[in-house]
Amino acid sequence: MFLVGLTGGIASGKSTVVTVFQELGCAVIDADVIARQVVQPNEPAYQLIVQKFGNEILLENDEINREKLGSIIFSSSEKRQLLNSIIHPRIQKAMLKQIMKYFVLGYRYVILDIPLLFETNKLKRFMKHTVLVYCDPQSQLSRLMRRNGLSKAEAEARILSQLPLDEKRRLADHVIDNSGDWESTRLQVLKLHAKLEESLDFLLLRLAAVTTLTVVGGLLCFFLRQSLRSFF
Ligand SMILES: CC(C)(COP(=O)(O)OP(=O)(O)OC[C@H]1O[C@@H](n2cnc3c(N)ncnc32)[C@H](O)[C@@H]1O)[C@@H](O)C(=O)NCCC(=O)NCCS
Ligand SMILES: Nc1ncnc2c1ncn2[C@@H]1O[C@H](COP(=O)(O)OP(=O)(O)OP(=O)(O)O)[C@@H](O)[C@H]1O
Repeated sequence: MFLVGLTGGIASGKSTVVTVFQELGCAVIDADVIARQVVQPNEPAYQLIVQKFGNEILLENDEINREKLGSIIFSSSEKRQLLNSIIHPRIQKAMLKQIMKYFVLGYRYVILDIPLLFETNKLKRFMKHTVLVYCDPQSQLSRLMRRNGLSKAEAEARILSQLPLDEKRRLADHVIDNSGDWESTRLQVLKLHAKLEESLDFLLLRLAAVTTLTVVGGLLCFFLRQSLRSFF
């Protein structure tokens, strides 16, 4: 099994691409989904966040007000780093558990949807392939404003909190351009899936090599012992 790191910019179309991979039966782990789970009121990260950001970031039902927390962290890099330092280690731990699950289930590859894969730089080394979901800056801005109901300035602040997409483009092994329509994106995903399916699984090859060497070595020892016995 190997890992594929899928990333992009805010609202560049990661979830759209992931949906196609899921329709193809691929295993996907979504860091945004995990980030929501680890801040539920019964989780240790919840207490820490309330302690650091105050009760005013809570909704009436005591859950975290994501809109409010978002407006705080996207206008202050210090606050953003503080939140990241609480949530990211927990996301990584939960991801590792899910990777194990898919390994046991025998999946050929697992896609990790990690928006900040290139920014944090911690997980990149474990990826056999990295995929960037790109879209042109104008589409990214207008899609983000429309989806989240943000002003131009608010949307730009969120985009600027991440590495520019053109820079990420240089770091990625594969690029899916989601600037066009859904169908064009879907076709690119189908092509990439076929490529990944063909890609050699070095972990499996290494296991096969070790098994072969062990068996051949064992047989050699056995025959050597037999011939020494008959000789004496
Ligand atoms: C700030 C929060 C509460 C806003 O929640 P909201 O539901 O509005 O957005 P959602 O979680 O769906 O994230 C949307 C996108 O925002 C971007 N984003 C989220 N957090 C960050 C961050 N810390 N830095 C830069 N971009 C971020 C990503 O592109 C992500 O895909 C939430 O994003 C959060 O808890 N962020 C910190 C955890 C994190 O880093 N998540 C990204 C996964 S690595
Ligand atoms: N090819 C497309 N054409 C038109 N709209 C699109 C296209 N792809 C995605 N969108 C829209 O753009 C918005 C962002 O897409 P999506 O949610 O897939 O991005 P994302 O990268 O997962 O976002 P986030 O960073 O917030 O997790 C959504 O409202 C989606 O419906």
